[in-house]
Amino acid sequence: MSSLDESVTEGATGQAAASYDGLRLTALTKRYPNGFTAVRGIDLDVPRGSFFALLGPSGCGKTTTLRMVAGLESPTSGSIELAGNDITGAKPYRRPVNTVFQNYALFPHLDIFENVAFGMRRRKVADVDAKVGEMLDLVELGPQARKKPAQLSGGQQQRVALARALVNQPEVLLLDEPLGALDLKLRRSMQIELKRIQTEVGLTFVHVTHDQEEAMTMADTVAVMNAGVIEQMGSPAELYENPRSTFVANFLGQSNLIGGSVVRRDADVVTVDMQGIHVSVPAARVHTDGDQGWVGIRPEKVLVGDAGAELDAPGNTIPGGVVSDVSFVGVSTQYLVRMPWGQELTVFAQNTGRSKIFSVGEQVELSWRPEYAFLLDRSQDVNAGAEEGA
Ligand SMILES: Nc1ncnc2c1ncn2[C@@H]1O[C@H](COP(=O)(O)OP(=O)(O)OP(=O)(O)O)[C@@H](O)[C@H]1O
Repeated sequence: MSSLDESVTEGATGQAAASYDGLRLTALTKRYPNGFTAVRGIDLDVPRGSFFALLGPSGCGKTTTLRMVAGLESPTSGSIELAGNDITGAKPYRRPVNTVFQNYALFPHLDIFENVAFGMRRRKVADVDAKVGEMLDLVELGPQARKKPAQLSGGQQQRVALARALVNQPEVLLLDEPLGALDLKLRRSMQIELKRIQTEVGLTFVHVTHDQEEAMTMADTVAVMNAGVIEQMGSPAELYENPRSTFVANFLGQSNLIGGSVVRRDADVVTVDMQGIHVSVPAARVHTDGDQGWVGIRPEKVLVGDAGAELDAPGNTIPGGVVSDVSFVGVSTQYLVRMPWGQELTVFAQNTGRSKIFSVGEQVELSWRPEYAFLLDRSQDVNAGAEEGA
């Protein structure tokens, strides 16, 4: 805790009053000397003890944000507060923050045990051996303690880096694409492992990634970042089910976005004329005040049936489709269906073995429950985030 106290003196104001016990970024901005603004006034509250993911495409400003929190980059304006202390101007080593990078940077000549002990030995901390032993048990590397880094797999080396960071008991652990160098299978198992470790130690983890599946698997809260701003923040389910922008709708999973105009607004439902068909959207999922919008529906929420089948009344029924592509991908069949207005919609049908599989050229109708639809601002780019998220 002493490092935290020092950081208060270091920080300009140290406003401990009305404090927030997590990590708080206020109007945080970074403009690089070449004039490029990488982070544009972001406000972010990361609850203490949460597993928080900062998710966005390459170049959106995630690493810059993380480096400002770590003290490796100084903000152009705005503030960083941690557990009630202003650390905006604190030196990196005075912040109760540790970072795990993609390249774990272990000391090759030291064994695993000494790699984890290194910082504590230098600071002459008491009980180093017990603390290191405890950490190696946590990351399940106790039996490997006397091996050199080169004798371990990539995933094991990453766990050593994690143990080395956690042994300092930081207030916040920053993870910058820590699994980026691992192959897919190892990544998946490390994601589950990291989540277990975070639950066990109960520290705040801030994980930076461009991989939406990784963010959604691990984090309890995800902030989606795009071009230096936070587009939306929430639980993975909230972001997925109720995206507020075309970028989030396309970057997290896939969405069908269909142009329409609002014809009626009731207290809890909005009616939209979508290419001549009236569809309902719950008011809580309407994210535009304008008359024009994009009706959004996720591909797995759309049912496909024979023309005239009245699939799921009183759903939103969209007749007149023609199957233009069929891909069998094991768990589901993925259709492209060309609609009368020329647009192709994507439909994912679970392979339950109980529903008909359609062929290219067949006439179909589509249907979805109104509660699954959302409505976005028509002025937004309908393809925003689609390339990066794919
Ligand atoms: N020192 C610098 N000077 C000028 N521009 C920079 C500097 N560092 C980064 N940038 C630019 O700022 C933007 C954000 O970079 P940042 O590394 O924060 O993005 P990121 O979201 O972490 O991306 P990635 O996942 O590729 O690391 C990029 O366009 C990058 O080119």
